[in-house]
Amino acid sequence: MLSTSSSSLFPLPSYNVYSRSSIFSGTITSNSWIFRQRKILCSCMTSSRNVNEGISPFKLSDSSDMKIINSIDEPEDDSDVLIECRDVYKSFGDKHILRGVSFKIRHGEAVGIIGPSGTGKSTILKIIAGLLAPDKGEVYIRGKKREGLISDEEVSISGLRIGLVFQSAALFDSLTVRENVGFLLYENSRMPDDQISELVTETLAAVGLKGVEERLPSELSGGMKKRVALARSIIFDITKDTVEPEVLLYDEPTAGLDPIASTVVEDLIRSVHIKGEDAMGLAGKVSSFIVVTHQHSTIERAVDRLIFLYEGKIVWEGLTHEFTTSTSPIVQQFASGSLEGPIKY
Ligand SMILES: Nc1ncnc2c1ncn2[C@@H]1O[C@H](COP(=O)(O)OP(=O)(O)OP(=O)(O)O)[C@@H](O)[C@H]1O
Repeated sequence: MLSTSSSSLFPLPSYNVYSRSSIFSGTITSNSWIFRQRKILCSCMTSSRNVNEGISPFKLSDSSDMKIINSIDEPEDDSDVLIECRDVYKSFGDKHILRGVSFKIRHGEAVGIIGPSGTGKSTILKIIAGLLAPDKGEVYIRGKKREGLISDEEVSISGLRIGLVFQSAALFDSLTVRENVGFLLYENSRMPDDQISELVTETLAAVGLKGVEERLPSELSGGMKKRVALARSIIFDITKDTVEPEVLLYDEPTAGLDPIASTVVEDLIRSVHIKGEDAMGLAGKVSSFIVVTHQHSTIERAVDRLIFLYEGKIVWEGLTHEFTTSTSPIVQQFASGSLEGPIKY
């Protein structure tokens, strides 16, 4: 179970640890599974630096067929870095999936990870989340190196809460939508049931779902399940008067959704970010987020900066608007979906 004590490194008298899970991968059939996964959740207090200041995004491989780039012109001040992957490697058997991936996620950032199928995008999210350990290389959470997988100790020391919304909605089959979305509030918060119920209804409305509270997951379409999972990842204990920043990792949140439902989800991802405004007109509480996506609309609408993974390495990084204008062959091929180019299938 997640520790509910405040961070000893960052004593925050008015900041309560929030033991809410947004990690749901695969089909969940028992509550013990979720309790194991809940270790991934933590609380954090972060600086309020504007990450766009000082960053000089760049076009990396515009002059060659496919140049592997491992350096970035970044600000010298790393005090706002929440997550850092440093030279991360991961293999599954003889499949070498990640081959030296390094990047930083700063407070306030909205980052997309793109790249061909099977190139390790979900794997890097799982490594960031602490569900998978890298074979080589390190993950730093607020400057502290993670040892092994996510642990209660990390939660209490780093004070950073990380949540994943996986490709599969992975709802509890036997619970209603209301119980799924409000699961951890019912379990851990001091909010009365009727207040949680009201909040669940509001959060569902924010993702475009009304009147589905009493349905079971089996009675929902795939897209509706995704939105329920998203609602579950963004519901907050509104009785707390302190901001509860966190990093959310979205693995293909709009895959399988129709274009309008995708827009709803993309806007929602923006709205719960600290630079956004939620459905109640309040500033969002998510400090930074990473979206793994194949959808152009999601790239354009939901993120500011892009990391392009190919064959286990970062081959291009830049601002979202640079993606469409890049002359990099690999970017152009990916953006156009052409069969001709450096990406081989
Ligand atoms: N637990 C695992 N055991 C064995 N192989 C794995 C495991 N997890 C991932 N892989 C393999 O690693 C590769 C990368 O998978 P990953 O899901 O990270 O790719 P991806 O870039 O997210 O792909 P997609 O865009 O299709 O979702 C794939 O070949 C996948 O089959």
